[in-house]
Amino acid sequence: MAPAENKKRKIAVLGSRSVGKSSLVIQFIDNQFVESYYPTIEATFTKSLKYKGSEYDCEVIDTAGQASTILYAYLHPLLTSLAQDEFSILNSKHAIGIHGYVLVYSVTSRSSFDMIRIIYDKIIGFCGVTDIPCVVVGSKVDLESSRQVSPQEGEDLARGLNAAWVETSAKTNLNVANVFELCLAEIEKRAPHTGEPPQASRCVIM
Ligand SMILES: Nc1nc2c(ncn2[C@@H]2O[C@H](COP(=O)(O)OP(=O)(O)OP(=O)(O)O)[C@@H](O)[C@H]2O)c(=O)[nH]1
Repeated sequence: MAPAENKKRKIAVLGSRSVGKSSLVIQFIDNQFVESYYPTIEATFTKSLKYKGSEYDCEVIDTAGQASTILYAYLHPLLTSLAQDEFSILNSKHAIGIHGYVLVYSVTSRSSFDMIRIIYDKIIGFCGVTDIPCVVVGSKVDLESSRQVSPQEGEDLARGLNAAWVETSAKTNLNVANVFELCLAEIEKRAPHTGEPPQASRCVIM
């Protein structure tokens, strides 16, 4: 008998510019931290992860955090034209069918924290859903002396969004793999108990 195929889950990482999205993803995929900063255009990576006894192939989409990264339904050309004035647009052929979202702010940046709710509301609104599998991540926790957002604020925000929450450091590799395990947990707890794959959004990252 042929071995069972791993389950495939697609995860998008979003957040403001320079909050450490790429660093988080690179630490997760390659176990390394790069100090220099190169703004991301967009990149997709795959890594297998074991969760509750099953192997998952996770496709992780690292997005660009220009003025703000947003998602919206690709079937809404009107929204596309509105959004073009306001946000940088990045098209992706990879980005259809996202199962879960990692929303990253830096604990050293109040404005990046405020952006989380805005991004979340855009996903909800544009995808026409009321709830999404989501992990809110407070990054750069090694920079404690520059902290602008308390753990309590992060936790409260995530609770309000029905999301998981964790603080990380890509630099010291604190809680990095945990982010993706939590995201799988959020995806799987919403999945139908019929053995069917969880529903993926019909959104495109723009
Ligand atoms: N001290 C510290 N610095 C970090 C950490 N994560 C990222 N950085 C630094 O923050 C800067 C931005 O990191 P990136 O990972 O490129 O940020 P990004 O969110 O992908 O940025 P965009 O591509 O513009 O959206 C880089 O100089 C990183 O080295 C962290 O955990 N701790």
